[in-house]
Amino acid sequence: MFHTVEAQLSHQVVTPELRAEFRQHDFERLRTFCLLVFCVSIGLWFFIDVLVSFEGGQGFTPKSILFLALLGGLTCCVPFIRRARSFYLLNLLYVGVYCFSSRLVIEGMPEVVQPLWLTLTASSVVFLASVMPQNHYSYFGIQAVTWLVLNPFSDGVAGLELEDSLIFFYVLFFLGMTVYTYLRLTQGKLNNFLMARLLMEQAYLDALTRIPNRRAFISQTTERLEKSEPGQRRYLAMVDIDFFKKINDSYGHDIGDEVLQRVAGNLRDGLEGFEFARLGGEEFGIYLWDLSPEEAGQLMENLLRAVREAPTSHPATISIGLARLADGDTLNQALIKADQALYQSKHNGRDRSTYAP
Ligand SMILES: Nc1nc2c(ncn2[C@@H]2O[C@H](COP(=O)(O)OP(=O)(O)OP(=O)(O)O)[C@@H](O)[C@H]2O)c(=O)[nH]1
Repeated sequence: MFHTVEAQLSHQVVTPELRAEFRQHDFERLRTFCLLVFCVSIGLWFFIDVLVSFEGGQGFTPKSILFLALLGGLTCCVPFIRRARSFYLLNLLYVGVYCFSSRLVIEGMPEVVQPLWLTLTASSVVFLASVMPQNHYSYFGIQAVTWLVLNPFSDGVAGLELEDSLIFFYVLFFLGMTVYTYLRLTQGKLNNFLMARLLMEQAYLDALTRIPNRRAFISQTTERLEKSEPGQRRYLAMVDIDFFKKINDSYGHDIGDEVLQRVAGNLRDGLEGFEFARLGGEEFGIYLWDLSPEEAGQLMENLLRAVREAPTSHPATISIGLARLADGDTLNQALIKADQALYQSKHNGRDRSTYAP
């Protein structure tokens, strides 16, 4: 079964919208981690800056204060950012400022250790960038900015000296490794996201009608019931297709399925913003709130008409039981009440709605 789901995933076309949803989800999930990385990196920079400044006898200069303020200011923006795209820009800006400030600190170190420190800092920055939420543009932008600003060979390569060659091959190796890790990690995270979506869909969507199923309805309405204020007007309706067995018997199960899909479509069109689901067989459930009894009744009448008057060669009608929930009513009590009202609709001739106050 796992292989079937995996095979299904590998054939899924990842549209730009789906990719954007994934990136937004990834950013929201990792926002706290990003904040932590920003704060720790400022701490590290500050520590090394203080060490180098005082060892070098320069003291803490206004430049250090400026960079500290810039880095701190950019970090403070993270909790307020809503869109992943804005974070990518901010991250790129942060990396730029961080690289410049690090370069200045490193230039205060003895010349002989500078290439090593530049390599070390650039490697740490691009490693962290490869595990943070990114799109390809921002990731390769960060790689470019980092290696340009923290280029360990900015003073030129003096012949084929051993130290330069070692650093050069290390940078090459590290660059390849971080790019590879980033691409694999992103693909892995995307696959996980798609898998979670697929499983959610299979668990909460009715396979035939593509509207929520009983499990989704129970979980959503229970949550809404728990959150509802005392005195709030709430209703539960049960909907049942009339003589559905006859439709199946006369036209076959395929047409029966079509009728189910059509009625589900009528629910989707007429009840936008409310909860509805296929509870099983030819039975549907609806949960409404913040409506007067007249408005709820009118919605049910509209639904009855939409099903009755659907332009089709296989007409059908539905019966509805609409129950008003009292404060403290459980979902089960509401379902029983609505079911009794539905029974009244069937008993009184079908194609109608009965209201149980
Ligand atoms: N085509 C199709 N039929 C289904 C599906 N699920 C349940 N049914 C059929 O739905 C029918 C339900 O019939 P009944 O419960 O007897 O009710 P009814 O014929 O609608 O009669 P009333 O409710 O009294 O108007 C049964 O024949 C089931 O086989 C489905 O997914 N597809």
